Amino acid sequence: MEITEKAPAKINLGLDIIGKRHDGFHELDMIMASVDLADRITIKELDNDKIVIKSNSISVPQNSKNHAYKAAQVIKREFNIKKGVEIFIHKITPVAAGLAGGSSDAAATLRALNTLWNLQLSKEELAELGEEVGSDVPYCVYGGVARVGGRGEIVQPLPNNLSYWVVLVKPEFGVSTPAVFKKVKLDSIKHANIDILEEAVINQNMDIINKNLSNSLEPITINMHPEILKIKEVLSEAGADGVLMSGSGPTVFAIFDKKSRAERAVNSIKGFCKEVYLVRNL
Ligand SMILES: C[C@](O)(CO)[C@H](O)COP(=O)(O)OP(=O)(O)OC[C@H]1O[C@@H](n2ccc(N)nc2=O)[C@H](O)[C@@H]1O
Ligand SMILES: Nc1ncnc2c1ncn2[C@@H]1O[C@H](COP(=O)(O)OP(=O)(O)OP(=O)(O)O)[C@@H](O)[C@H]1O
Repeated sequence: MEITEKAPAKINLGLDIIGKRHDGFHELDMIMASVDLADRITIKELDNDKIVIKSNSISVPQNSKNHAYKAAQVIKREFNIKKGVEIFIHKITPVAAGLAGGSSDAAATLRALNTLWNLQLSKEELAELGEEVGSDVPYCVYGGVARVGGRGEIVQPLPNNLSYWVVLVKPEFGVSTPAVFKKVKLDSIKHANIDILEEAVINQNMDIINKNLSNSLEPITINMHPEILKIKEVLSEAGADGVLMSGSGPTVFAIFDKKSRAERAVNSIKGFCKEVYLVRNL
């Protein structure tokens, strides 16, 4: 049997840092949303007990460091499964981009193995297993729009009735998430208003969402890579309804109500950046 699962990328419509935890992670408060840019994970059972990672991309580790490998390892351990799997990752989402590509691959692997081995685990149970793999994995198990707290393990799905276009601009460099979090200074954080964003999601008010897009990690990553600010400026001038850096960066996303306006912005930004995607929210 062969199972294929989509692994969509996410953007952070809001990311606030509440404080530092005793485990070294940061306590966050976020609004996350899936977009229609997705890797495809295909899983085949093997006769032996091995986990084998294959990919069309040389940018992802094809060994035990892969988030999908770790997800399979957690499930095999927890349910004492002696069978092996080959996991093929058809990579579309850019790597180390702030779009949770690896975490979404892990979540898709959890969903696929739940089906393959007929484990009948709920989303809550899969999300709990995903915590061990990475902070973004529990949200990626759910996808859609959600308010996410803790280090990423508290996921509250929100109504998903919004409809908008997203231009994603990925600069040529990647960003290390730990390196960005290391530079957080708790006394000088620019806080995001997550309550307002949640209310606007519930009321389907895109104007309020666009006006309140905010990410406490953005000034830190911009300080490391000022090119991000330039990309934001070009997208704003091109008529975006809202512009923000996603996660720890460096990808910048711009929101548009109409496809034609988004297409015009894609043309404007192409001179600055080669890697540009026009997608919908999911
Ligand atoms: C920036 C976000 O993408 C927002 O959605 C996530 O918080 C990052 O999630 P992720 O890449 O899955 O993060 P992990 O692989 O769990 O952690 C990478 C590193 O980021 C830092 N980290 C991550 C999450 C968190 N709540 N606090 C942290 O301080 C830690 O230094 C950790 O060692
Ligand atoms: N399946 C995978 N896809 C992409 N990267 C992976 C994968 N597994 C492990 N990695 C490693 O994880 C690191 C981060 O990659 P990823 O694309 O998940 O970053 P990201 O989009 O910034 O994640 P986040 O938004 O969750 O911080 C990379 O350096 C890569 O080597």
